This record gives sequence, C-alpha cells and structure tokens, in this order.
Amino acid sequence: MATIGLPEVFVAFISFLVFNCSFLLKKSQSQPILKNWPLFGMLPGMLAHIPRIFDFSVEVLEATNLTFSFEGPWLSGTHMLFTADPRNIDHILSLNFGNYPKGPEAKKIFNALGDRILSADMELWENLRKSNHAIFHHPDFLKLSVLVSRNTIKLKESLIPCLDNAAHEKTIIDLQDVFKRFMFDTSSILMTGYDPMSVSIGMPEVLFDEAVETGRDTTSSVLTWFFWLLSKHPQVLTKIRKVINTKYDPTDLEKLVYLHAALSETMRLYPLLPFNHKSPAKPDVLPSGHKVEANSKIVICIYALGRMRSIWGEDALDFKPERWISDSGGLRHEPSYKFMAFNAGPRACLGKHVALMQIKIVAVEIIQKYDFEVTKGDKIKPVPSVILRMKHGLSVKVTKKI
Ligand code: HEM
Repeated sequence: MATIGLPEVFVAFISFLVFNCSFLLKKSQSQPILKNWPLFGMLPGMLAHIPRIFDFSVEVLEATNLTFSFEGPWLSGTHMLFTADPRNIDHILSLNFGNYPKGPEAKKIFNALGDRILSADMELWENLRKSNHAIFHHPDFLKLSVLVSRNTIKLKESLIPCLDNAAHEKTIIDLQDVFKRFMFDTSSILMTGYDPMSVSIGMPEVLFDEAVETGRDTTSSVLTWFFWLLSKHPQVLTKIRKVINTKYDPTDLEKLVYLHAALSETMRLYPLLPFNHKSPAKPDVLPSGHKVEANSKIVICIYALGRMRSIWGEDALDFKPERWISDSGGLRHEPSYKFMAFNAGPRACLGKHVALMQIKIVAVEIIQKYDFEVTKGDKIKPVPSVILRMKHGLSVKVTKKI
C-alpha cells in the first residue's frame, strides 16, 4: 500500500517534548493561536495538544487561513510549514512536483515500514513507480485481484463463519482486528499464493509484527471507520442496504453509487494517511504567498483538509454521503488536491482501484448479512500514527439478519 508523513509531525512534536518543557495556549477572538515564546518558540502551546493532534491541526489551520508556520525552540533550527490549502497542495504535489521530494526524513519513516516506493525519491522512485505501475495494471494482476477480492472461499469460509460464531455466541469482537486479519490473508494470497488463515474462529495468534503497519492496514482501516460511521448514522446504513437489495449486481460494483459516496465521505473525514511530508529541493514561493527554503519541512495536513469549512462548507464536520452525489444522481468528482485520500499528482496511489473493490465487496457482504452494535463508542479515537487507526479498536456485538 501506501503512505505519508504524520510521523514527521509526530516525531517532531515528541522530540520537542523530550528536549523542552512547559506550555500555554493563547486564545484570541475565540480562535486558538500558538504563541511564539522567547526561547521556547511555539513548542509550549503545541505540547498540550499532542494527544489530540489531528483535531488540533484542524483548529489551527482553520484559524490561520489554511497555512501555518511553526517556529520551534530557539537554536533548534525547527521551522515547519503546515498547510491544508488546496492551491499549495496542487502546487507541491502536481504543478511543481519536481521541486518537492519527500526528503531524507521520509526514508527513516517508510524504510521502517519496509515499503521502498513510499520512501524513494527522484530516479529511484521513477524506476520503482514504473515497475509497480506495470504490475498493478497488468491484466493478470487485475484479474487475480478480482478473483481474490471476490474470493467467496475466503469470505464464506473465514470471515462469515467468524461473524456467524460471534453472533451465535453473543461474543464481542473487535472489527478492526477482524478486518486487519482478513486483509492480511487476502493480500498474502494475492502476493504469494499462501493463505496464513489468520481469520478463523477463536482468532489465532498471528505471527505478523503488531508494531509494524504495512499494505494490510490500509483497506482494513477504511472499513473500520466506515462501519463505525454507519453505526452512528443508521439512516445511511438503511439507504445502502436498500440499494444493495434492489440494484446489487456482484459483477458491477460501480452501480453502487451511494455506497461509493459513503466511502468517500468516510475517507474525507478519516483519511488513511492524515499527514504527508515534503521537503523542497530549491527555494520557492507557494500560491498562498509563503516562502519555503530548500530542505525545509512542509507538512500537508490531509486530516484537516477534509474538515475545513472554507473548503467543504459549514457542514464540513458532518458525515453526509449526499455531498458526493451530483444533481443527476451520479458521483460528484472532487479534485485530488481537495480530496486527498489516495494522494494527488504523479505519486497518486497505484492500488486505488483494487482497494476500493476489496472494500466494497467486504462491505456489501457484511451489510447484507449482519447488524452491529458498537459497545464502546465513547472510546473511539484515532491513535497518533502514520496510518489513521482506532486507538482501542472497534468493539461490536454482531446480530445476524434474518
Ligand atoms: C483504501 C486503501 C488505500 C488508500 C486510502 C491508499 C492511499 C494512498 C496514499 C495516500 C498514497 C501516497 C503515499 C505517499 O506518497 O506517501 C498511496 C501510495 C501508494 N499506494 Fe495506496 N492506498 C490504499 C491501498 C493501496 C493498495 C491496496 C495498494 C496495492 C495493491 C496500494 C498501492 C500504493 C502504491 C504502490 C503507492 C506508492 C505510489 C508512489 O509513491 O508512486 N495502495 N496510497
């Protein structure tokens, strides 16, 4: 799969936390502003918000007209530009792409994930992109991924029996864990032909390293946020069910327009990768007027981008799949520099098609057969991490639909 740079933000904030101290938040005209303190820079104000860094990024960028310049402590040399301005994003990721490599910091982050294309820049990236593109667009790969995603054996012999068992035994299960295991198995079958069988009744211990996020956490993360949002918006669930029951053709998932809209809305509010990191090769001036120096740090705040009222309207924080439906009833297109779930420009996600297909197949199967009750709804919050996952998982009671 894919990834970006919340870690950049997170690692930076944590390092500051280690080397410095104290905080304060100055409120001005009821908007939060980080005060630039002598010696400590803006660090003190930032520290208090690390546990809620995603929502804090929304507040700060909304209060600073979408771009915010962070000044670290004196002599730390830390200056970072945070932006959720679609003009800047288009400039950085597409129009002036050549000037904005990920930079050496990304290597530290993505090499740890074992994913070379995500950390590569320049010529190495171009070569990896070409070879990955050839694989992901090869007719045999696409055919195989359809087969594996539609793999009724995997769905019917692993996932469904597990959910049936949970419903029958009235046990509480963690949907995030179930999806992660299911995607781990299907990816493994797709890539190596081997089925690790991590989804089965009793959920056996899995040998993969829990500390490492990879290709397997992408679709599972989106599915988890999606089912949580459905639990909070039963009218959306009912509407999706109605469409599935009347129009569903397993060979043509494209017809499920409302399901697609609900998934887009999920990824707008809970993008898989909440931050992306770039480091300009040469000095530049962004469309917002901000100057950036060579090798400085720019963080594109994807989580905040999806929640800006100036971009999405006053109801930006509401979950409304309808915003993705055009007047003619088709899907409304949004440019990728505004809706960045799959990244934008030459580094856009190569697995988008496969990922969406997998997600829809699993979602339809589950929506048709089960109802869920979230048991610890108050505990739902994202963990500060490269990939936006739920900190405590998604505990649910499953009921079988008759
Ligand atoms: C819902 C699931 C997925 C989402 C939301 C997603 C999103 C993304 C994003 C945001 C990036 C940009 C990462 C960066 O530049 O740091 C990316 C890159 C990428 N994704 Fe995905 N991805 C998903 C699933 C997948 C899957 C299943 C595959 C493979 C089958 C895949 C293959 C790739 C590859 C190869 C790249 C690297 C592109 C490049 O750097 O040129 N993705 N993805």
